[in-house]
Amino acid sequence: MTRRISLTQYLIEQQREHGHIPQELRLLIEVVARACKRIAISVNKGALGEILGSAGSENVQGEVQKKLDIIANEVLIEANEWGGHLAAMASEEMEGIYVVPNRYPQGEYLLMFDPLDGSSNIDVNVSIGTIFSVLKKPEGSAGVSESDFLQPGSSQAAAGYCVYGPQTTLVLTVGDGVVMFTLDREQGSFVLTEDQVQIPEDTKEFAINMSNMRHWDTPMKRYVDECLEGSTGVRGKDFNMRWIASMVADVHRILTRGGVFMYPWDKREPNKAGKLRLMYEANPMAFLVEQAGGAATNARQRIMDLQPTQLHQRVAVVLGSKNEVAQITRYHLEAEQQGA
Ligand SMILES: O=P(O)(O)OC[C@H]1O[C@](O)(COP(=O)(O)O)[C@@H](O)[C@@H]1O
Ligand SMILES: [Mg+2]
Ligand SMILES: [Mg+2]
Repeated sequence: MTRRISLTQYLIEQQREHGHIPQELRLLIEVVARACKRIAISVNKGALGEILGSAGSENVQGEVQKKLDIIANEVLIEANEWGGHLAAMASEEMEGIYVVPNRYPQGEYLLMFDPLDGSSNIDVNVSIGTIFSVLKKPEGSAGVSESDFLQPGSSQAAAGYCVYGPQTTLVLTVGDGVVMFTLDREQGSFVLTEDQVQIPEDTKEFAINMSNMRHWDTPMKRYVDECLEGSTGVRGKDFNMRWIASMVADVHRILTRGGVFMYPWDKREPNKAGKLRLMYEANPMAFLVEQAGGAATNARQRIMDLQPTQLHQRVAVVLGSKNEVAQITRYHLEAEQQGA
């Protein structure tokens, strides 16, 4: 039975008893959690809060911004800029990095976020979320620049997400397993509800946007075809499929009951590695999934080993139950060896 302690209590205990959460990092996580609570309040207001619909602008990647994309981005910046734990922030919704103004105390950490993941689900009242990743500013670098952010996912000090669904749940790793906190609205605090998140190694559930099937590469199509063949095919078992179109909600399901999530490279834009963003979607989710005993690759290599070259870099993503991820990755590597 998980002890019902608050996020603050949990972090203080971790800091005192295990010493692996520095004070600065603990406070930074608490600020992010407070921002998520504010975003949850806006999300819940729906049409009453005038937060639905498009903002009439585009972000740096040419995607139409929803009002809530902008609200969530502002909430995260405002909450974090005066906290004293950060040197700079980067977001899916901002072209360049946001350096903490020097009228505020400066810290050693770098925060990256997808303020609102699953934007297409906002107006239809389906789960959405906030994803975040924390890096330490490289030692000895004076000031802060975009290149300080270009560290592989294996350097993350912490990562997590908050899913705004039937419940608001904050999921966190600081590199020592994965924990989940549910927002208690009466108390206004995140309460620990799961402290040993584990993804089963095998699964019968896959998640992919099937409408893109004709654009996939051969190994991807092979894997999904074999799942669809069910118990009479080579896999010898029937598979179920889910696709929420909010990565945060799909990953939450996988952390809860297993499964495999795929957003592969496809032929429509061959020069684009994938749809999802490495720094504030793939890396934090890969960290969480690995910490829960799962695996995450770009169909060839471990995601957290990739050396980023750009802040808004895209990547193909295959993550979840270890054995399925290994199989999909193997299909891609074999095809490559055979020159397909
Ligand atoms: O509509 P599609 O192509 O299936 O895309 C769904 C994917 O796009 C995303 O919504 C991208 O996130 P944003 O809403 O932050 O742009 C992922 O969460 C999700 O997995
Ligand atoms: Mg997203
Ligand atoms: Mg987003």
